[in-house]
Amino acid sequence: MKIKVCGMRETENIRQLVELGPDYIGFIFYPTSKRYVGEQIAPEAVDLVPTFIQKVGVFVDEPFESLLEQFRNNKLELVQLHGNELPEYSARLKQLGIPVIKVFSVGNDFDFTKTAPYTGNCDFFLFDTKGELLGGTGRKFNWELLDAYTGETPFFLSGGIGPTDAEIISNLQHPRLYGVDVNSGFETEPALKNIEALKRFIATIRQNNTGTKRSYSDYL
Ligand SMILES: O=C(O)c1ccccc1NCC(=O)[C@H](O)[C@H](O)COP(=O)(O)O
Repeated sequence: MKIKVCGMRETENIRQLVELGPDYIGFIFYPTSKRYVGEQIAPEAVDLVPTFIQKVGVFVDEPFESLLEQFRNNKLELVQLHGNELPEYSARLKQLGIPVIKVFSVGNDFDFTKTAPYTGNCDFFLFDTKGELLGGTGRKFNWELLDAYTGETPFFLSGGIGPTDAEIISNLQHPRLYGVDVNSGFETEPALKNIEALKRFIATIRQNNTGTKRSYSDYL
């Protein structure tokens, strides 16, 4: 089970998170977000992230050329499309060799066949809770709905995941469940994560997923 921690910004907090060895760190490039990292992640923070942790840029309906510029300037490795981007947008990124996570906002009436046009045009889906605005809601959707997802593309589970959810997530059974994405459930304030809570969460997930146990020191 891969772990993505999203909405990071502060250099010292990033340094502490890196020591926990998550698989992905997400940075929000959406100016109206409380977690907006700015056009440029602090260069000293970028340098702290080792190559085994992939940097994900989260964008919402960003003009294509602007996204490319920010992708390159920030040495990002993946792009997360969190808006109403069409499959063609995602396909253009793929053609440039940029891995893509496409987000779907899941409400009780979500039709999982909506994901089909994106198959082959992105690498991962991310199923998040549907809210009034685009972006994190801090709330879970009904995870039983995932039974209706029979596609091939692996997905991240997201939306309102918090410190007490590690056990239940470890026990989820879905052939395409690839990882979890956490954000506001671990924050002490927007863009600042509670490292101790994340440490316990990551340890529990990894203990329950034999073979993926890992710490930063393993790579030094
Ligand atoms: O978190 C934001 O502020 C945000 C704003 C606009 C687009 C995306 C945003 N977050 C992206 C994420 O991947 C979140 O982790 C995801 O939505 C879940 O958030 P939460 O419910 O707070 O765990």
